[in-house]
Amino acid sequence: LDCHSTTESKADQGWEIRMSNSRGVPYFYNAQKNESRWDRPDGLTDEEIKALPGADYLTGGAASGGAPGQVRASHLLVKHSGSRRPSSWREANITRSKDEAIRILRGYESEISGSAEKFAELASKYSDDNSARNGGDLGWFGRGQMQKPFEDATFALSVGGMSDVISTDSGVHLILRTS
Ligand SMILES: Cn1nc(-c2ccccc2)cc1C(=O)N[C@H](Cc1nc2ccccc2[nH]1)C(=O)O
Repeated sequence: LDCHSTTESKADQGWEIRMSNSRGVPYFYNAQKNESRWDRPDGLTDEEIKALPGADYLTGGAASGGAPGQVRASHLLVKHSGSRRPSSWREANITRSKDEAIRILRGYESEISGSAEKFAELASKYSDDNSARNGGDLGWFGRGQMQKPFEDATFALSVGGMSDVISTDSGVHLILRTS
């Protein structure tokens, strides 16, 4: 009986899933081909993807960080003249009005239209928060850590959901719950 394996299993093709720190979203990496990509490699089924090393990043399972009762979220913050600290890495002295900030954020909201990658890209370019460098990712947090309107909006989201425009003392935000 010829016991050589006939077809190389897809996982042996060297694909794995890694977390992009700059964008705060998972991506596909292949060390053998030295290739990385945001979208799934051709021919990989859902089952095969779930079996890849690092698949936990896709489900945001407990193993990737959060204690029970915690959530993980990214946000895009647009500050305005009424912000508690009207300054950011983007702009030393922020003078736009709150209405202008909301108009700007609504523009990003329609550009994002449900894409986590687009959210991370716009947050890294335009968020008035230092978390911009992580694609807006704030990491894991529980209740009692963030300003109440932000906390309530995040905990009301299901994973993958994006908030309406949320206002806090810091400015106006779009929130994406990622885990
Ligand atoms: C809560 N937090 N985390 C970071 C952060 C996280 C990861 C990497 C770098 C910075 C920045 C902040 C923060 O409070 N920044 C404030 C703005 C702000 N206000 C927030 C209210 C709720 C959630 C995030 C918020 N960020 C500022 O710069 O004036």
